[in-house]
Amino acid sequence: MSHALTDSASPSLRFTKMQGLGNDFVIFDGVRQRIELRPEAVRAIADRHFGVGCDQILLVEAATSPNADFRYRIFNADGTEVAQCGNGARCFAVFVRRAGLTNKEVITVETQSGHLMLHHQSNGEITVNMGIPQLAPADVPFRNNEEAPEYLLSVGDDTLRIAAVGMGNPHAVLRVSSVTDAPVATLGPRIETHPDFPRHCNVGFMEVCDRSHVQLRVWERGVGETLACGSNACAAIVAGIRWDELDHAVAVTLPGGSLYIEWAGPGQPVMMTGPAQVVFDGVWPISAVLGNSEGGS
Ligand SMILES: N[C@H](CCC[C@H](N)C(=O)O)C(=O)O
Repeated sequence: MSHALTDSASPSLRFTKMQGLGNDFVIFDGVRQRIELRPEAVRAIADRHFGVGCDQILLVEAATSPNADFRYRIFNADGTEVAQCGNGARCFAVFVRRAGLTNKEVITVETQSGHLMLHHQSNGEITVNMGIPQLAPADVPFRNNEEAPEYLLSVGDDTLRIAAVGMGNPHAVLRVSSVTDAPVATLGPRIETHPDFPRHCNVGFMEVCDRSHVQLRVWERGVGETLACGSNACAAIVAGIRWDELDHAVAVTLPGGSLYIEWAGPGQPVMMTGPAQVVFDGVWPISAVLGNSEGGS
């Protein structure tokens, strides 16, 4: 019988809790432990009352392609597997070196959306090459016939001006006059599940302070509002540059702290730099996930 969370050798699994600007993760070493994560296990571990608590679970695995060092899988708290996580990529880079899985300064990692390159900086921060943003609606994916820097989205009685940008995962970005007053909890879920985003989306509310500084709050797909979202920060800067409201290097202030994002324009990768911290190491008893009725092998 295949379990929700399995390891052939042990009734428990080691993990590390990490965070990038308060976007928090449970990271499992799937290189030394054989782990299969099913949605119910993800939800149980991510639960902030009955589990460890996190926004996403990250699973580190051996690479499947010759030109990568590792594979990296990402699961939202609701159990869905997704293709990109910017803050998680920085935590991943710290995790694999701390776990002794590599000592490389530059790490190439496979994700469902392609390869990321992670660079350890001398100040302890990590720079991630987040890849080339997807701007064609079909690649986001977003339902629209033409590509444009801005689209009109009908939400109830409102018509919103948004950008739709893919970073390996889908993002909507709206301008707001003040992030403090932004309708994150009300508009966020309605845009996240809007039919024009067939795979749903992450929703950024961006206040442009000047051409090199924005403030941003994010309603994340599959999670809700988080203290930071690295891939949405990248999408927001791409949107702001395409609106000709931002320069090519921008500081993004999120509730959990700041990222530095650079983008030289269409066809170029987005570069994101920021911190990643270890919170604690732990052990998860597999039976806790399966419940007594299913527990044990
Ligand atoms: N909620 C996102 C995945 C995590 C992204 C975020 N934590 C980041 O730092 O990029 C999605 O469903 O596409």
